[in-house]
Amino acid sequence: MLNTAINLQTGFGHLTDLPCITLQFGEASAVVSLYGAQVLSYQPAPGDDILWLSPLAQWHNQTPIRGGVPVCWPWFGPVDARLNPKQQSLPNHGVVRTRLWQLAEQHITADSVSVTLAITVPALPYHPDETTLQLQLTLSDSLTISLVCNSVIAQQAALHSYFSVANIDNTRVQPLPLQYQDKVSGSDQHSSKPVATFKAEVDRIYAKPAAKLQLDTGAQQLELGQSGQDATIVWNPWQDKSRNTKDLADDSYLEFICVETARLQLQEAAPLQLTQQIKLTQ
Ligand SMILES: O=P(O)(O)OC[C@H]1O[C@H](O)[C@H](O)[C@@H](O)[C@@H]1O
Repeated sequence: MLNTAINLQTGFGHLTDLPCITLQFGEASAVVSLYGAQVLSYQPAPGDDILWLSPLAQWHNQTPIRGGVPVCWPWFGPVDARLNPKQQSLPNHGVVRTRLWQLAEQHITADSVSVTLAITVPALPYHPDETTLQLQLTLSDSLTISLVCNSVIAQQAALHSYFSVANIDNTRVQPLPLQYQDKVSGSDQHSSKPVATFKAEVDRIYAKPAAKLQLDTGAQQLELGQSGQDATIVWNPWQDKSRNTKDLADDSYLEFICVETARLQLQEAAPLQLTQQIKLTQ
């Protein structure tokens, strides 16, 4: 018999009062915080975590948790003017990273353990009606994270995963499109190889990325499946930004990269189904 379980748990790591849910499927485990519906841990087997959580992460006073898989919604990065008709001062990456979500469903089957977290947002700056958003988490021989919103509204979203890396010098993500929007220089760039490596600050938006990416962490090989996306963002803050970011330690940039599955288009009001699947292959 496989050991399977879903449990409520108070606290994860140094965030000792954070309400969380733990999932167990055989050797594999995952932890998701109700604050932000943020996955904080994924261990295919007991040992090293696939996901990275900052040692300085906090969650009180409307602070988004630095690490795991933040949910960015309904905008990515600074709010787009189309979503902010009253030109308010609004937080980076939307409004659900700093709210409490509810456990809506849980299932244990022979093949997987899954939970659905949900949140109803009473109104958005550009949309007066309430909107419900769900995060579906399925643990099996991989971890699948899906963000679902059935409302036909303009919405951006990202699953902003922070992956632990063993050696940043040997870390690579591929295959990526050759063209990308470089947020560091503020220009469009062209690479000769379909690979991202990390020797300085990296903050890139790749449009129309492949449905499967390989992440080599210097010690492990991960396969990242994505669907519903029109962009992948690859981010590492490097040394200066690590030093200057309150909830990163000086050397945090050596320990993680973000590979984010996103939908950024705002041309068309449409429902959302955005998925990232994380699988350890070696
Ligand atoms: O500090 P945060 O609001 O969590 O954003 C962290 C990072 O998220 C994304 O990767 C963006 O592309 C970066 O420009 C941003 O710095």
